[in-house]
Amino acid sequence: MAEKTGKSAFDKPKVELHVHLDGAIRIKTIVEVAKRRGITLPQSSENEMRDLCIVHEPTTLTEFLGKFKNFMHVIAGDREAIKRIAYEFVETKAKEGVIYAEARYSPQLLANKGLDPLPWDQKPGDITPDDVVDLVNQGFKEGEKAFKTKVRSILCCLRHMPNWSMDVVELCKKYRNDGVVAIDLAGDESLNCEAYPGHKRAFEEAVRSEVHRTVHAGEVGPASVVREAVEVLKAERIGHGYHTLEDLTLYKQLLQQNMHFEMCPVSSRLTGACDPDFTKHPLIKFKNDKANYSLNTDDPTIFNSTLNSDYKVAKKYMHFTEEEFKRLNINAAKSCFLPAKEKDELLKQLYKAYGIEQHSTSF
Ligand SMILES: O=c1[nH]cnc2c1ncn2[C@H]1C[C@H](O)[C@@H](CO)O1
Repeated sequence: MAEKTGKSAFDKPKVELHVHLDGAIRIKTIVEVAKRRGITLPQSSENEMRDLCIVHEPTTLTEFLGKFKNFMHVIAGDREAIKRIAYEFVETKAKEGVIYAEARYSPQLLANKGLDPLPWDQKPGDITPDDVVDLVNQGFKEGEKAFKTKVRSILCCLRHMPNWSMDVVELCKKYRNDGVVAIDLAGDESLNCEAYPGHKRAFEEAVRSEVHRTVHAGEVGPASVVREAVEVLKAERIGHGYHTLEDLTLYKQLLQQNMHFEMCPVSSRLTGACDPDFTKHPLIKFKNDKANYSLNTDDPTIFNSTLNSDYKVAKKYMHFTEEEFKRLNINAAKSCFLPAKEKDELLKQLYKAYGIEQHSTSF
């Protein structure tokens, strides 16, 4: 497990682009909400629940995704809980020194109305996926006021639920000026690597409506999934993308295109996406090639990590320097899905905090 406490590897403002809201819920919150709602948990104490939810040793993506079953039913279908996890997310990110984050989630997985079947064996209620987006927005807005960290949402389609994808893109369109900045395709790449017609249609609609796009690809799947994400789904960023390196022609093409890769080193070890030996991690090549990438936690609850864990790993095992941490955060800001004016403001904040002349050629 990555170290959770101790000195910060990069004690300056940061930008995080790949973190799942539902993979970042506090265990304490899960236990408290379960108690309030009268839901029996598989483990009753906070420590036992934490132990159950954490991936301790490298496993598979499928096993890892199974962890969500332990707690999602507690938060889903509860207005107060949905708002609370969003608010607490902002607090956590602010403490980690993040000044801007893009948090992703599936609105359907937190809803209890308008879906057949309902996720997590819930009883029907009155919270639609649309209500979920509204509640998360409220939590993020209140969090921003309290903690001064800006958070925007990316709405996830899920590989195994192609029938939800058109609704996801419609929500992205509805909330484009209210908290939502992009669409994603998440879920188990190892089950099926083809863009189902439902996902393809949703991403075509995203292109048509100028909704920004990122896709989980090449995390555990082969480089062909990355190619498909770029060529078929028109992804502007790649979630993970480690296995792009198995197709050097594609890799070089994406370097030339300045494609942004959302890298999650701690996650990649525990999901079995990469060799558990960090000194052999694909990220080292991306760094040496001066690629465009960010460092991210992915699912900090399940990996028992913080953003600092990922920075520490990069520093300790991959020889990341302060210069590189600055460069990758500036790249994250340049590749974020904020409107141009807000992106410029974010970049200005970073340049100022890093003591960089705004037009310095090395950044
Ligand atoms: O690392 C991941 N790869 C693919 N899918 C993921 C990963 N982490 C979380 N997810 C899934 C499970 C969540 O419920 C969903 C939406 O956040 O996205």
